[in-house]
Amino acid sequence: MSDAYIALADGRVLEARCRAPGTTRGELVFTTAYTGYEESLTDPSYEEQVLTFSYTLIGNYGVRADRFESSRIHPRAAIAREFTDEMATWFESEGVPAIDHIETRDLVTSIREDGAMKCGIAAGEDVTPEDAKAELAECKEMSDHTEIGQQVTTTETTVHRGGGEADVALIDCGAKGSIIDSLTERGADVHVLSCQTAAEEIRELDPDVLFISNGPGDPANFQNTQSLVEEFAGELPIAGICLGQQIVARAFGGDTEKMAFGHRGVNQPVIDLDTKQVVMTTQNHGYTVSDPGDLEVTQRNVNDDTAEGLADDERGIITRQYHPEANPGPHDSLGFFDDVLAMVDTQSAVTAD
Ligand SMILES: NC(=O)CC[C@H](N)C(=O)O
Repeated sequence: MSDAYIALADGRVLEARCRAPGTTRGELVFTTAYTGYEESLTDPSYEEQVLTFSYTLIGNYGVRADRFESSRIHPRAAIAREFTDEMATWFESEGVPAIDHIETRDLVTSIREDGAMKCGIAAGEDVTPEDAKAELAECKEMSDHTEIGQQVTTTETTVHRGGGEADVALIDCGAKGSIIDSLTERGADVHVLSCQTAAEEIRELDPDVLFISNGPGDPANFQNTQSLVEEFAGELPIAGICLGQQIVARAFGGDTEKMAFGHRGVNQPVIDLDTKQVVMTTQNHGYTVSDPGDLEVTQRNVNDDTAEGLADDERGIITRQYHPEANPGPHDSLGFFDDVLAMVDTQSAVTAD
């Protein structure tokens, strides 16, 4: 008898080994990243998902809190061919089920062929395949998690001081900590606000930039944040990362759609259509901008041509689908944050004229 099971939407129930007990459910996705497991597991964008690592051994360089992107693990559960004991202890301390000793190559192939799928997990003493199936039966479609933003956003406004060279209003839809760090390291003060913030609150703050963060789930479920972009378009420079790009595109009359299995990894090649330079990027998304609306597509994914960067120079809009904050890396695209803060200088120059 096994002490862990995963029930898949394709009807199969697979056996595994329990590394941290519990029963749970979520959208089964995979990442090909061979490093950065701490960053991935603490990335709020994985809320309501079950994360499979295609790399075989996870935990080989330990667990260190200074590499975390937020205060907790966000995927509902994690799967690897082998988790180290230190990883098992971490999962258990956070009450997040984890399973290993499973053929992850098979799981990843299924996701590639059938797309990200619902799953149910049961791990621990005395669990049965039926427990995993019962979890699967309760699993919702990602787009039905309509309150997902509220699950991960900040409950109070916090300020991170970087030297006062610019005030960035960061709308926290599930922001990675290294987005804040990337801005404060460049001299900006970052005001982290709830994704439910009212436009008046932003007016009172009088920021130099409106920045929409990454985050989990379907961008269509972030109506309040989208309305902030609509409200401040043309008035303030606006930047966005990942979910932020998707929300900004929707606010400018564009649209988003769900991808089959998404992009999750640390070696996604992106070409800048103007300079023709290709950079390697970290990615974690299951939706993509299918229509950029009034914005220009400035960068594309080399593998599948999806929109990786959007802009409108006139109105001061710049977004990325990938993660320029580069945690765990590569560092090729950190210049994005300089470009965002340069919009502040340009705008002050225009105002001074
Ligand atoms: N990392 C993100 O911001 C992810 C955006 C969105 N939830 C998606 O899956 O596409």
